[in-house]
Amino acid sequence: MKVAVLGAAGGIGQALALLLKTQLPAGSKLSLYDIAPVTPGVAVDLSHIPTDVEVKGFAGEDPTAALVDADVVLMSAGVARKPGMDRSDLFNINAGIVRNLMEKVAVTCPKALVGIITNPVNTTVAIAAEVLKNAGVYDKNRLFGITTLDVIRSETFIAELKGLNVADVKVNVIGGHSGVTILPLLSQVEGVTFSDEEVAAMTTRIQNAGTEVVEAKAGGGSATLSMGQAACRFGLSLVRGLQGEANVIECAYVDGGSEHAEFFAQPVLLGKNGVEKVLPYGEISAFEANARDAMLDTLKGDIKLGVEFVK
Ligand SMILES: NC(=O)C1=CN([C@@H]2O[C@H](COP(=O)(O)OP(=O)(O)OC[C@H]3O[C@@H](n4cnc5c(N)ncnc54)[C@H](O)[C@@H]3O)[C@@H](O)[C@H]2O)C=CC1
Ligand SMILES: O=C([O-])CC(=O)C(=O)O
Repeated sequence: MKVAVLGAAGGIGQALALLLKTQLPAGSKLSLYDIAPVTPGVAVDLSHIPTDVEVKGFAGEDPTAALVDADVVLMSAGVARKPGMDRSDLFNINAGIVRNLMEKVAVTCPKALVGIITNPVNTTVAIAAEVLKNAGVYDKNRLFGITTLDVIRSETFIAELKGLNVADVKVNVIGGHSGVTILPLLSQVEGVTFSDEEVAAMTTRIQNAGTEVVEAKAGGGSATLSMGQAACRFGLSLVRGLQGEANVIECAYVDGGSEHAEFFAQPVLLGKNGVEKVLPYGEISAFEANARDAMLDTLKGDIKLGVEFVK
């Protein structure tokens, strides 16, 4: 199994690479790429950790060498938010970065499962899809926007509020990955009930959690360590699916035939070809149904921006 990380010298990339070096199955290969010249050094550094995962690092303008034979590509290349910015403010720079990298993915490893971390995810995933379509290699089951950070935040905050063991908390987060498009399905969390006030406050906290980190870092970037963990969880789930493990389920932002939008985050069953099955997100409350319907114009606008960028 070969996993490539694009943007590997960045805050997320380095955390993710460390976690993958220590958690990928024995015999795996980890391929690190970034335009930053330090990247081969990051790989040398990691290579001193005694696990059976071979690490190689590549820097420069061309990611091709890192992508050869990749089974999974995790992309965090791009710029991150500073206080006062919205994720959509990253579009101008990150759209071109994602398009250019996806053009290389389309040529070099068109069968790889690709997980996009680079913001704004609602839009960059649409860009990635258009690039793959233009190259004639688009398979909707192999492209994912990684929304796992919204899931792990929800698990953490709910466990804290309700005094639960966080390992027991499972929550679906549907929609997209910015502001009102992030919708945690609190009504489905087993073994707890929330008052209306708690639902409103918890939903807002989860939707604004990225901004919470951006403000706390005070100009030093956005979530990197928690995102490294989230991307590692998601990447390992992709690998487990590829290896034929049963019942590997994650929420992700996919082109899954949703009635709501062309791309929509919901639970998916992962398998040897990526998405094995898009799963229904189940019964939701009236509050959640309203919030879902209210997000759709924003989400569809974000997607359209990506499609039009490539066209
Ligand atoms: N999906 C999600 O839940 C989350 C997404 N993000 C997003 O992830 C992205 C990365 O964030 P950080 O790692 O904190 O940023 P960072 O600035 O620490 O790292 C980004 C890396 O990308 C590299 N890079 C830039 N252009 C490149 C190119 N053309 N090819 C290869 N590498 C390139 C830079 O050299 C840098 O090392 C941002 O867009 C951020 O908004 C951040 C947190 C959560
Ligand atoms: O908020 C940001 O800019 C980074 C991000 O996507 C998150 O932390 O969820």
